[in-house]
Amino acid sequence: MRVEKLSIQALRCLDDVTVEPAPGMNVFIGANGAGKTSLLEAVFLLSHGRSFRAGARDALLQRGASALTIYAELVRDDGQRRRVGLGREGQRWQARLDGQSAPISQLVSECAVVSFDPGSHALIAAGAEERRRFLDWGVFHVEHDFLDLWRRYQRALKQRNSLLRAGETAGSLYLPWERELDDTAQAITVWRKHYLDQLLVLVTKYVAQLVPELGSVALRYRQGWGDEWSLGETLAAQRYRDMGRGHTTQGPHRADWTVSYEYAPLREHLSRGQEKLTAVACLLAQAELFAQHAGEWPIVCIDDLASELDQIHQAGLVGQLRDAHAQILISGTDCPPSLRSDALLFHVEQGRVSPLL
Ligand SMILES: Nc1ncnc2c1ncn2[C@@H]1O[C@H](COP(=O)(O)OP(=O)(O)OP(=O)(O)O)[C@@H](O)[C@H]1O
Repeated sequence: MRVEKLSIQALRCLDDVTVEPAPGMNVFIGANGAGKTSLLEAVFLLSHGRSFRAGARDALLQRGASALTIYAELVRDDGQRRRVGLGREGQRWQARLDGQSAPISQLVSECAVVSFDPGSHALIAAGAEERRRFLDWGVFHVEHDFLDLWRRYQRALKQRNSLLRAGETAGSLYLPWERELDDTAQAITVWRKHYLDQLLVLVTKYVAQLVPELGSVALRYRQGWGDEWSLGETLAAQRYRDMGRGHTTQGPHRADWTVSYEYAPLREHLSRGQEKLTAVACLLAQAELFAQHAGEWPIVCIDDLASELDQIHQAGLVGQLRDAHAQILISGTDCPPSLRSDALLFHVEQGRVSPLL
């Protein structure tokens, strides 16, 4: 999958930009604050409906502008074309697919982007939410019924939380929602575990190349409630406690997964660089697993490559992606030496982007 044309209006400092990236390697070079990250952020927004940067969605809209739009022409490896767009006017976000309004989830299913950026080590170092998002993005692209199941779970969760907040004590009011939570939680857990099993095969391959000093790797899933009872039984037993907290404290919305190594069993054993390389291994594994199912690689964005990895690991990562024939969008203040021969270079300056000939 690749972006053939990308147009952006009023996203941060990008006032009105159109870029036609090459099918392979593309490098966006510019000074700090020029708008390089914002360009990759636009591509990521199309594929996730949110930014990879922390912070308010409001900050995406250019100061003083009333609307922002991102539009891309995507080409699949089999030649199929899709026109995808995402816009915000006032407080409303709207997605478009081939000229028609579409739910954002449909946009996300059409446009697959994997991103490595300065925040990516959060996948290893930060809280469970980041890891659940990563996991669910992967499952969503592999198991097409996952979104419906997840929505059913969320709907039942919302109902149970309303009862808890209202201080309802009648068990009969909770039962239908707890049954629904139990049913959907089991299926969500099976799919997530199955996805992690498949991911592990590829993570093992990439960590052997990127951090061989850490030995073998394991991925452990924690389902979000104890193993000895079903979720339905757990929730029934927890009602009074949950009422005190005002929300449901157990279930797959509290799940987590962790990476541990033979010679670094705890996350605290990893250096910052090893956290980043572990995140790279997970992201590459996710991209390759996507390719195994979809028959093509996702678009890969790498923000600020040079400041994230040393030159040996940069060359290793770029080599892997080059072999995969993925479309790659890289940003940096300079072009890494390993890319000088075959990348299409763009210059980004004060929110303007032009090809470097
Ligand atoms: N809502 C906004 N409206 C206008 N400008 C904004 C807005 N949000 C951020 N900016 C500006 O947009 C510019 C682009 O930032 P961006 O992070 O894309 O730059 P960059 O080239 O990746 O920089 P660095 O190399 O420092 O990471 C910055 O100068 C920032 O101050």
